[in-house]
Amino acid sequence: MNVPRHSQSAEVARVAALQAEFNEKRWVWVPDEKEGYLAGWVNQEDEVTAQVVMSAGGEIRRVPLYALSKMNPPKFDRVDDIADLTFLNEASVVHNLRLRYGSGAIYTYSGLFLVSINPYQNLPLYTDAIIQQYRNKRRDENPPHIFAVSERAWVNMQNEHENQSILITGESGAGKTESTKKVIQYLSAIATDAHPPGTLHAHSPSIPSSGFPRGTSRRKSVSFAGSGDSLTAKGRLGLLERQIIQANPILEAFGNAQTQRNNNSSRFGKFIRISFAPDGSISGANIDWYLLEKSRVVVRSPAERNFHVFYQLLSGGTPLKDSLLLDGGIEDYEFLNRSKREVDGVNDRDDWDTLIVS
Ligand SMILES: Nc1ncnc2c1ncn2[C@@H]1O[C@H](COP(=O)(O)OP(=O)(O)OP(=O)(O)O)[C@@H](O)[C@H]1O
Repeated sequence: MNVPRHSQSAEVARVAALQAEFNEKRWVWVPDEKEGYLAGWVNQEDEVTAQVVMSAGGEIRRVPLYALSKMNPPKFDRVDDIADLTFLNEASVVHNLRLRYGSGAIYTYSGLFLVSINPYQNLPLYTDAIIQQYRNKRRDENPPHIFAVSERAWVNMQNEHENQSILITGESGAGKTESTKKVIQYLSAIATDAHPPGTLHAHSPSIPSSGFPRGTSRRKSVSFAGSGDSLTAKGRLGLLERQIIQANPILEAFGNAQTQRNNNSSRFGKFIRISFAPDGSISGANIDWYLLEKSRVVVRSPAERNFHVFYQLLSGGTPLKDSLLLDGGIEDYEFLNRSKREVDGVNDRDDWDTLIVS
């Protein structure tokens, strides 16, 4: 985006002023129970402690030297890659991530890695236009994004003729499942793009989500294979691309559940493998799943639910419900009625419809 000239000079002046103020003092990060870290400057110090004047409010604190972290100059604020920081300490990393998150930048690089902070709201970051923005671009040509990581994997696969892996990790509710969907969304869109112009037109699918998961302690898998071309002439995603995307509501229905940390928590691990043909189109896909939390079927915390599919079936599953002789509601079944039954923002009936379509 082109920044108007006067804004650029105002920004330069602002940074210069901050820099001048920064140069005057010895700035540090001070650990704080409530805020994590607070900014301050060292007024005096002896061999083991420092007297620090807190930036907000001017309060004076005496802090052990070992607890202080050096602060980076203001020109490093909101830096795209944490690895670029001069002082690479936890406080500076947290400060940078916090500043970026506050301005809607949920993605930040950390060397080869991408750090993603869950925004808990739908941001306009995954549109067709954004996909095109990352297509055929180097990492440093755009702001950090999961699409840049996906693009890199795609390019490496084509250039090096080697399989590529993207490892997505984090605590429950961090956004792993959503990130996985974004990777598939990107690869599906650009793989479709790989067809000759005119045979199809790419649009980015948004990946549906519904019920919940699957799993057993043994590894299980589902595969798709065949030609992805059959629907592309109609300007839609190829069959395989759609199959991969539509597998999600099924996996989530049988394998995900509402927990205290995440309304749609995956209760199993999964390994998704997508195969590409030499022309760049998707030629097959395979999803392995493992370590399903089977005990959830019979016991769970009262504040959590069983796997989504049970509630979906009972809310919207007629006539299957009838043929299974299930004539009651959630309240009539012991495996369901001893814990939470409904989740805010989740419509089990709609999710059942999505599951059946998938
Ligand atoms: N990029 C994002 N944009 C908008 N909302 C998001 C994003 N990432 C995560 N969320 C929100 O956070 C919720 C939890 O994310 P997700 O299910 O991906 O976590 P997870 O790491 O897979 O958790 P678990 O390990 O429990 O399965 C999502 O249901 C969604 O509401």
